[in-house]
Amino acid sequence: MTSPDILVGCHGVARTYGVGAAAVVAVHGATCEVRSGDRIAITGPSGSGKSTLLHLMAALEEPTTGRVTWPGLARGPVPDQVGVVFQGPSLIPALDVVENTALPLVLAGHREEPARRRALDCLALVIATGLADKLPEELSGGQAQRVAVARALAAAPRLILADEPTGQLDRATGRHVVDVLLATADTLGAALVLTTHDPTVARRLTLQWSMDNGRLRTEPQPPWEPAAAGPHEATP
Ligand SMILES: Nc1ncnc2c1ncn2[C@@H]1O[C@H](COP(=O)(O)OP(=O)(O)OP(=O)(O)O)[C@@H](O)[C@H]1O
Repeated sequence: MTSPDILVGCHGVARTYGVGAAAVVAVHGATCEVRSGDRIAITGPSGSGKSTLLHLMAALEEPTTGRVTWPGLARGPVPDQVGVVFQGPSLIPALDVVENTALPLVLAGHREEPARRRALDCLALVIATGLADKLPEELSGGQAQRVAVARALAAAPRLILADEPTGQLDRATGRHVVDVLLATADTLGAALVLTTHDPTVARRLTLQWSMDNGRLRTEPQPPWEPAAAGPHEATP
C-alpha cells in the first residue's frame, strides 16, 4: 500500500475508548484504502464507528492499534490537503462566516485577501451571500452545516471527508450539497468519503461501504442492504 494514488490507507486499525469493562471498540481492525477519484459512502447504524473512522483518516484521532498512512499526500494529512466536514457544530464562535470558511487557507499560510475571496466563492456554492458577515450564533443548524461544507472545500483539498453533511438539511438542500461535494471533488481531482444514514445519498456515490459494531465492510453490496447485526465486541 505505497502507491501515491492512495490518499489514505488504514491497516488493521482499531480505536478503543475507555478501559476494562467500560471499553468501547469504536473501530475494530479496519483495513481499507481511498484513492484519488474515489466516491465512497459509509453507512451503518448510529454508534457503529463511522465518525471515528473518518477522524482516524483525518489524523484527528490516533489508532489504538494498527496504522493509518497517507502515501499520496506529500505533506501528510495537513488541513489544506484533507478537508473535513464535522458532524456537530464546528464553527469558531468569534469568527464570522467568511472568516470561518477562510480558516484552513489562513492556517496554511495564504494571505488574507485571496483566502477571503476563495472563501466567498466556496460559500456562494452553498449559502446565500448575505450570510457572509454573520456570526455562527446567528445561523440555523442547516446554515452552519453548509458553512462547514464550504470551509472543508476552501483549501482545495485532495481528500474530502464529510461526516453526515446532509444530516440537518431538508431533502432538496441536502441534494444540492451533495451535488456541490461531488462537483468540487471532480474539479479538484479529489477523493470524497462521506457518512450518511440516508440511502438516497449513499446511492449517489460510486462505492458503498458499511459499518456495524465497529467492523468495516468494503466489499460490493446490493444497492441498499443494512449490515446484519453481529455480536458486540468489547476488545480489539
Ligand atoms: N470520544 C469518545 N469517547 C468515548 N466513546 C466514544 C467517543 N467517540 C465515540 N465513542 C463511542 O464510539 C462508538 C462509535 O461512535 P461513532 O461516533 O464513531 O459512531 P457513528 O457511526 O458515527 O454514529 P452516528 O451515526 O450516531 O454519528 C459509539 O459507541 C460511541 O459512543
